Amino acid sequence: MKLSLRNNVVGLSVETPEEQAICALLGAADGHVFQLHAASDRGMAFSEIGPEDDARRAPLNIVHSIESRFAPISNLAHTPFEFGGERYASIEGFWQGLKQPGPAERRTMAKLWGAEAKRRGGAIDQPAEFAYDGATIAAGCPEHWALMRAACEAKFTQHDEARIALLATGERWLTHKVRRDSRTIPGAILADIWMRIRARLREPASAPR
Ligand SMILES: Nc1nc(O)c(N)c(N[C@@H]2O[C@H](COP(=O)(O)O)[C@@H](O)[C@H]2O)n1
Repeated sequence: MKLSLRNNVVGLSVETPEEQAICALLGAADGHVFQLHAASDRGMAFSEIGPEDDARRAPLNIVHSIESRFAPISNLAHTPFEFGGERYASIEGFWQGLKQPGPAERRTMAKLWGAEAKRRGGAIDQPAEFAYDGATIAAGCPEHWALMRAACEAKFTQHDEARIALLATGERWLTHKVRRDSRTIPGAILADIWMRIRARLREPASAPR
């Protein structure tokens, strides 16, 4: 193995078939970040930290159009779950349904996901307050956000793909920056909900159902 150092780049070039085999194995870690351990002038070791975005904890903006492995985290994703005795096709179907006055209209919204759920809900004026489970809740207040949090907890507990996608974000800072931030649930609140759920899902006691 030949070792070189030029312009802060450590270069290694293989010389034996064994080294070539190791080099081929390392191909799987192309683009990953490694930590250098150089305790002596006789040799060194590199330990793998992980893919660059994970290692740098690059922020991840969770929106419907995100790369497919993270897409189930989005509120718009089709991630059926049950909450409060009702079935919902997506978080968006739940959230937009809260704008509706009656159970029948909420049931209709509950079946929707994706852009349609967002569009149909966007066409409804947000009432200043609404009824849910016998309580009157002011729109955009912490009680309204608590409903979002509880529904998201139900989704990530029940929907395997969504939970796996959320856990796959590792330690990355999540954001929810869209063209026009919601007046009832700011993106920062939503991102905080996801990160808190992620932390809880990592706790050993919260095994999936
Ligand atoms: N443009 C856009 N892309 C996404 O991927 C989104 N998730 C959203 N926003 C969602 O809309 C809900 C808030 O809607 P209201 O302001 O209450 O009408 C919330 O679920 C956001 O995630 N927008």
